[in-house]
Amino acid sequence: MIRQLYRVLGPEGSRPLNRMLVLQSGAAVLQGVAFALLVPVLKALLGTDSDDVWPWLTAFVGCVLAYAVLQGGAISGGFTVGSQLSRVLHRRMADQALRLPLGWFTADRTAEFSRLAGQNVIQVMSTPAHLLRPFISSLLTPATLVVATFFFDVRTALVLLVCAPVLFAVQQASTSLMRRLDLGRDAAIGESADRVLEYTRNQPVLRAFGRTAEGYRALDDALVAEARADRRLIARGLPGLVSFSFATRLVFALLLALGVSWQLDGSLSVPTLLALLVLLVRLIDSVSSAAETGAGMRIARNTLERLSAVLDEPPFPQPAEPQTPRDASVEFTGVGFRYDNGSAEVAAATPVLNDVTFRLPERSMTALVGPSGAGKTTIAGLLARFRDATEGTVRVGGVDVREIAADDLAAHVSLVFQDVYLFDGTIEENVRIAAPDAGPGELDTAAALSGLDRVIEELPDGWATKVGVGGARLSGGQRQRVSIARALLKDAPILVLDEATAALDQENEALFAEAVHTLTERKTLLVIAHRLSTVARADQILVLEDGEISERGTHEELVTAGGTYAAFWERRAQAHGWRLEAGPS
Ligand SMILES: Nc1ncnc2c1ncn2[C@@H]1O[C@H](COP(=O)(O)OP(=O)(O)OP(=O)(O)O)[C@@H](O)[C@H]1O
Repeated sequence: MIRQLYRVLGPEGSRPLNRMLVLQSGAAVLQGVAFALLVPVLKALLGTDSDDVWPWLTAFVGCVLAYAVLQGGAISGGFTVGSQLSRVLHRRMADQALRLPLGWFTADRTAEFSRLAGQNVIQVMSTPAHLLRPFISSLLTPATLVVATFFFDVRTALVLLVCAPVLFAVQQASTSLMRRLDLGRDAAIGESADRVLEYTRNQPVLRAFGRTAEGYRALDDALVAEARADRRLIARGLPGLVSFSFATRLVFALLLALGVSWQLDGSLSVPTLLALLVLLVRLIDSVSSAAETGAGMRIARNTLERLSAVLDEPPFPQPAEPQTPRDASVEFTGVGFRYDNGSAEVAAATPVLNDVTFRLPERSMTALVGPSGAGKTTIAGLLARFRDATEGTVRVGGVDVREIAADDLAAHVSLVFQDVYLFDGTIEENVRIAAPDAGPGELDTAAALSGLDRVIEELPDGWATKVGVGGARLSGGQRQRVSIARALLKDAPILVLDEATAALDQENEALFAEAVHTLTERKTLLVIAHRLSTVARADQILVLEDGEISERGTHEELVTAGGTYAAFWERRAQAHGWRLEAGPS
C-alpha cells in the first residue's frame, strides 16, 4: 500500500508522505512507551512506597506531551498528503488521457476512467489521514508494548512473541480472502454503475421502445450480480474476520490464565499482573483496530492498483525524430486493421480492413462508399491516427503517419464525425475551438460554406446562442453545421467528412455539396458519402465492401463497368436520398 502511494505520487510528491510516516511512527512508538510507563506508575501506586511514582509519572506526562506534538503534526501531514494525492492523480490522469491512443477509449474504459478520476480519487485522497495513520499506530504501538513487556515480565513477553506470528498468519489469511472478494464486488459495483449510467443516458430510446427499469435486462442483471457479490463477501469473508477476532480473544484468555497462575505461585506480584493486564487490553485493542482499518486499506489498495494500471498503460508511440508531411496527399498501402477490443489478442480479432490501397491526390475529392459496417469510419480513423494500422502503411504528404508528430498531423487533418459533440458554450466558442485567433471574416466564410449562417440568422442570440451540454439545445442538423463550420475554420489541408450531410435537409445538402465541391480547389477531401449529389461529383469513388476496395473510378466509369456501384446506382438513382446498402443475398 505504502509502496503504491509512493509510485502514484512520484518523487516530487513523496516528501509530505515521508514526513507524515516519520511523525506518525514516532507518535505510535511514544504512545506505546506512554502505555508501558503506566506499569511502573501503577506498581508504585499499588505498592508500598507511593513516592516512587513521581519520576515515572513525570516521564509518562513528558511522553504524552511529545506524543501529542508528533500526532498533531502527523494529522495535518495526513491531510497534506491527501490533497497532494488528489492534485498529482488528477494531473497525471489528464496527462495520460492526452497520451493514450484514441482507440483505447472504449465505452467501458471511458466509464472506468471517469469513475477513477472522480469518486475513486476522492476515496484515495482520504486514505493517508483516515486509514494509513491509524494503521501505522495499530501496528507500531502494540510492537512497542511487546518490547516494553520484556522489562516487566519476560515470560509474558515471550508468550506474546510466540502468539504474534499466529495472529499475523490468521490476519493475512483473512486479508487475502477478503481482497479477492472485494475485487469481485468492486467489479460488480462498477458494472452496475455503468449500466445505471447507460440506462439514464438512453432514456429516450428505452422509453420509445416501452422499456421500464424491470424490462431493461442489462441493468437488472448487473444489480442481481452486485447483490450476489455482496452476499458472497459476507458469507465467505465473515469466517475470516470472526476467526481473527476469536484468535485475539484466545491470546488474551491464555495470558490471563498464565498471569493468574504465576501470581498464585508467587512469581508475579499483583500490581505487576494488573498493570500487565492494562497493557494487554490496550494491545488487543490496537491489533483489532489494525484488522478493521485493514479492511479499508484493502479497498484503497485495490483502487490504487486500478489507478496505477491506467497510469501505466503504454502511451501512443510518438516518433523520436518527427517528419513533416510534404504535401496534402494521402496514401494507404496494403492497409489491414483489426480492433483489439481491449484485449492483447489483436491477432485473434476479425480483420475489419484487408489490403486496402488507394491514393488521394492533393486537392482532389474522393467519395468513399459502401454498405454499413464495411469499414469506412475505420479508414477515416486510421488517416487521423486514432489507431495504428495492423498491417501496411498510411502516409500523409508522403510520410508514414507514425513518423509525424501528433500536433503536426492534427494540423494537417480536419474531421467531421457522424456523432457530433459540442461543448457547453456558445455557437461561436464551439466553432472557434478550431482556430481561436480566427478573424470575423474567416468565421463568416466557414459559416457560409457550412450553412451555419442561416442557423445563426434564425436564432435570437445568433453566434452567442448557448448550445447546452453536448449541444443538446440544437437540432441534429444545426449541430452538424456547427461541426462542419468548425472543421472548415481549422483550415487543415486535408478534410475528412464522415456522413457529414446525413442530418441536413435536401436544400441545405445541395448547397453543402456545392460548397464541398468548391473546397476541392483548396483541400484534399475524403467524403464518406451517402448522398448522390456528393458522390457523383467526386474525382474518384472508392467502393468498400467487407473491408476491401472492390471498385474504384469516376461515377461514369463505375456506372459503365456495370459492377456493384452500377447496380446500386440503378436501384437508388430515382430515390431522393441515396444510400449504398448491402444487396439481397
Ligand atoms: N471500436 C470498435 N471495436 C470493435 N469493432 C468495431 C469498433 N468500431 C467499429 N467496429 C467494427 O468494425 C467494422 C467497420 O466499422 P465502421 O464503423 O468502420 O464501418 P462503416 O463502414 O463506417 O459503417 P457505417 O456506414 O454504418 O458507419 C464493423 O463491423 C464494426 O462492427
